[in-house]
Parts: sequence; structure tokens; C-alpha cells
Amino acid sequence: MKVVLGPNRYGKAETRVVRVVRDGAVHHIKDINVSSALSGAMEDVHLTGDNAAVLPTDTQKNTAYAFARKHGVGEIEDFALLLARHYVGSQPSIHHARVEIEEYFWDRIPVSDGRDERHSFVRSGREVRTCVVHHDRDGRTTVVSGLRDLVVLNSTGSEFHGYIEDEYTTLKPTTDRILATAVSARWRHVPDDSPSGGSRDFGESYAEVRRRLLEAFAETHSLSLQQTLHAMGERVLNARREVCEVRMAMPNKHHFLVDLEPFGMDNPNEVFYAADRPYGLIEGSVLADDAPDACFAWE
Ligand SMILES: O=c1[nH]c(=O)c2[nH]c(=O)[nH]c2[nH]1
Repeated sequence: MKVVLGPNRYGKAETRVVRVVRDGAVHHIKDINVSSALSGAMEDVHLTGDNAAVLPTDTQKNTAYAFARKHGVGEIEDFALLLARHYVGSQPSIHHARVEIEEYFWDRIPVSDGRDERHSFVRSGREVRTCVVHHDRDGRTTVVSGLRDLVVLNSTGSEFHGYIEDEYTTLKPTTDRILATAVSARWRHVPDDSPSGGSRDFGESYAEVRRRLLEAFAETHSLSLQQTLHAMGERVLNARREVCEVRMAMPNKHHFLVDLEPFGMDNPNEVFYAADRPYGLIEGSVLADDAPDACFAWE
């Protein structure tokens, strides 16, 4: 039997970069977590221990910091593109770069005179924004944006019935339940040169996709979380031409009605026990029928 080298990549995971922009006394915070993974002519480092083709992961960490200083950190997709193009463009041994970034939001702390404090922040309870960018030496580039931990709840407008009932089924059908989930969504941007064109303003695109996801969650009378998930993805595709595919994962955060009868009380859908596990996990994707090939976007 002959053993051959399989697919491989290497990089620095989770470089935490906090960039402060000082606009006079008013400060702005960008808080990101950068992971880079490089691949290419890496046979020797694996097979013989010759490191000549290797840009150290320590250098990748330093590059993230240096680029934050040199170029600033704007939209995370733009920063990821900058890094990915740099790695592939500057080192012949590096044929492919994957850069993943998470962004954590900070809100300004309001102070007692009603103004926002200019240099004090509280970590936001909002979702985490994400992106994954790939770039290779043939000039192919893919951008997937996303979010996770977008926690949402409908206190009515959700039913679940008509499902299979076998000898193990105990679930009671319901026409009025709480529907709650933590949305993880990722969406693939059409390539820059695609005929359907679209926004390259990743900030605006993110805000609009997030808005459509939330609107669809709120406005869909749900017969299942699967149906809600599909409606959310569909809403994004219909509204945003720069997006050609949406993939989502949504845990069903079950809320069970508490039995208050032992205490002589009724419970007309008012008091719930929020279970944390196990949870249903609903996953799905939607894509435009003319979506271009995904290439390595989801890798
Ligand atoms: O929206 C739902 N989808 C399911 O597939 C499912 N299964 C279940 O037990 N509860 C629910 N709810």
C-alpha cells in the first residue's frame, strides 16, 4: 500500500483584533476574530519537513494586526478579501487562502445627561456577524456572509400538527405555541462579474439581509419551523439580487406549558418552561435557480 498526501491547509485560528478609531474624543470600536487557512505547494513540509514554502501561522497573526493598523477594519468581508488576496498574491507557494472573520458588536453606554458616552461601550446582546472568503491564484473569489445567535421568538402565530404518529409519539398537536430559535444563516454572494450584479456594499447588504430574515420570521404564520426557515431564506433571495444562496440552521427552542393544575390554577398559554436541551435542529437552504456554481464557497 502506498500512502499519499491528502487535502491539507494550515493557518492561524481566532486572532482577536480590536481596532479603536479615534475620531477626536469620539471613539469607534471594531472587534473581530480572524482565522486564516492557507494551502498550496505544501508537499515538502508534510513529507520531508522542509519548511521553505511555509508562511508561519505566527506571521498570519501579525498580518491581521498590521493590516488593521495600515488599512483599518471596515466591513469584515472587505478585510477578509484584503488578507486573502495578500496571501495568495505575495507567496508563490500559497495557491489558496480561506479567511473567516467573526464580528462582535458593541453599543455605546448612554450617560446621565442623555448623550452617548464617547469612549465607553457595552458588549451588545446582538448576534455575531460572520464571513468566509476564499481566493485562489486563478483569481477565483467567493464571499459568504452570515450571522449566528440571532435569537428570536414569536409568542403566538405558530402551530404544529398533522405529523406522523407512531407507537412512540407523545407530542400533542398544537394550534398555538411559542416559536423560538437562534438563527444561524449564511448567504453566498454572486461573483462580482455575475450578470445579476448586486451590491458590493457589504455593510448595507448585511443590514438588509438581517432585516429581511427578521421580517419574514415575524410575518410568517408558522405551521412548522421548517416552513418558517424556508420563508426566511426565500424572502432574502427575493429582496437581494447580490445573494444567490442562503443556508440556515435553526434550533427549535422548545417552550413547554407548565402544568399549574396541582396548584389549582389554569394556564391559558401564559407560563412556560424554556427547555435548553434536547432541541429540534432544523436545517435547510434555498438558492436561486440561476445561481452560479458555488465553487469552494462553502468549504
Ligand atoms: O416546527 C417543528 N418541526 C418539527 O419537525 C418538529 N418536531 C417536533 O417534535 N416539534 C417540531 N416542530
